[in-house]
Amino acid sequence: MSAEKRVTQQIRTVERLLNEYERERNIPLARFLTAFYKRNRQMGSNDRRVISRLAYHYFRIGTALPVATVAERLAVAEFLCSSESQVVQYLLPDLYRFIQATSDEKLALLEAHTGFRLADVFPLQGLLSAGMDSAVFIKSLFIQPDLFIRIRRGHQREVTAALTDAGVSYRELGEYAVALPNGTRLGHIAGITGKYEVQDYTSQQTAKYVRASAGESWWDACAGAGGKSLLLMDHHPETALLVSDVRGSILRNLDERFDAAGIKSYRKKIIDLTRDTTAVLGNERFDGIILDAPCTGSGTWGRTPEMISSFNKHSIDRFAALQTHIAGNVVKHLKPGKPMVYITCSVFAQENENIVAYLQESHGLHLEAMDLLAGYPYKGDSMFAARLVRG
Ligand SMILES: C[S@@+](CC[C@H](N)C(=O)[O-])C[C@H]1O[C@@H](n2cnc3c(N)ncnc32)[C@H](O)[C@@H]1O
Repeated sequence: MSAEKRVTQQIRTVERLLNEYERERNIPLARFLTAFYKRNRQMGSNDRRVISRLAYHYFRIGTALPVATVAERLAVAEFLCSSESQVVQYLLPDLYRFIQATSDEKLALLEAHTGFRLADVFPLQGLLSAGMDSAVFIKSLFIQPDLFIRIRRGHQREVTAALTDAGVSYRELGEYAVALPNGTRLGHIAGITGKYEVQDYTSQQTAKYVRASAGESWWDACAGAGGKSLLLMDHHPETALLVSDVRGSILRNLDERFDAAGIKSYRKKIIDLTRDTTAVLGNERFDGIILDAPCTGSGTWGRTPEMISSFNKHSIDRFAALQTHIAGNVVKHLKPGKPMVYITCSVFAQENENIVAYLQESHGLHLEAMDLLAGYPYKGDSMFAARLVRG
């Protein structure tokens, strides 16, 4: 088959895939693709790899080029997000020779020669948190983030040596943080199970807002699968920890991860933080609370670019209302003079600074530190973290 014919066929497949995905838009693209390939077993692994890349790139340009065909959008997206592409070679032949140019050069060419405009990719830029440059944020969406691990204390040498032996290319970002190419199959590397956690680099940086002292009692109120609790226990193993979440199933994942990390002593409860928490906790008060709140997840859209175009302002309002409700309920379980660490993986001020302002104004908390932890310098996710102390 000629290369041109193969490109035409790939575009047809993406068109069909997008039509089917339109009907199942509530599931993540990654899950949809797994099911799509199960239904299309004739596709070989090379076809699957190309089709997945095209589908992800299609979504990376968000709401730009709204009236363009799938083929036109794919050509622009491939030009922006790839350093080699047959789609660009056949559909944008005049621009193809610039495919290895810098991202800014490619953007300038597209804006001069096509209807593509950077500002159209994501229209709600005015709502970003302070410190998040909107152009830089949008450009970060064109790049597939890396995979990050946090090596558990005392295992740095063993784990990096095993990565080297396995021929994995990695970057060390600090004493414990390592970046790996996305898709690295860590489960296949012998001898490292239980010695590392998969955790984004910015998520690892939230440790500096926690600062617990030996013997203190802490509550991880939205513990999920335990990412922040594992971080806390690695730095402060003497902490008396309560973990809770509204979902019992996710806490079972937490149990497994705690077990693998050798953490045996902790309390666990299912708590819906939108209800009266005293029904479960009575008047118990903690020396510290981590509130890693449910949020839009907009800081992780580099991994889930399908969210960019399906997103609307209503979603921010809904999460901000939930976060206000939850934060107000949680704070009464904090001892005076003690910290609450508020975390989101959102880039929107309404979910970040506005919730901090609510805790200050309505609950008298004193703000010690507040930062937007931008992930794009490291090819990672962005997060927000604040440390507030109860008066
Ligand atoms: C950002 S995730 C937590 C991630 C986790 N801390 C970690 O580091 O792996 C937010 C969590 O809030 C939980 N959640 C959502 N609504 C809740 C509610 N009403 N009450 C308690 N937890 C809730 C979700 O189940 C989810 O696990």
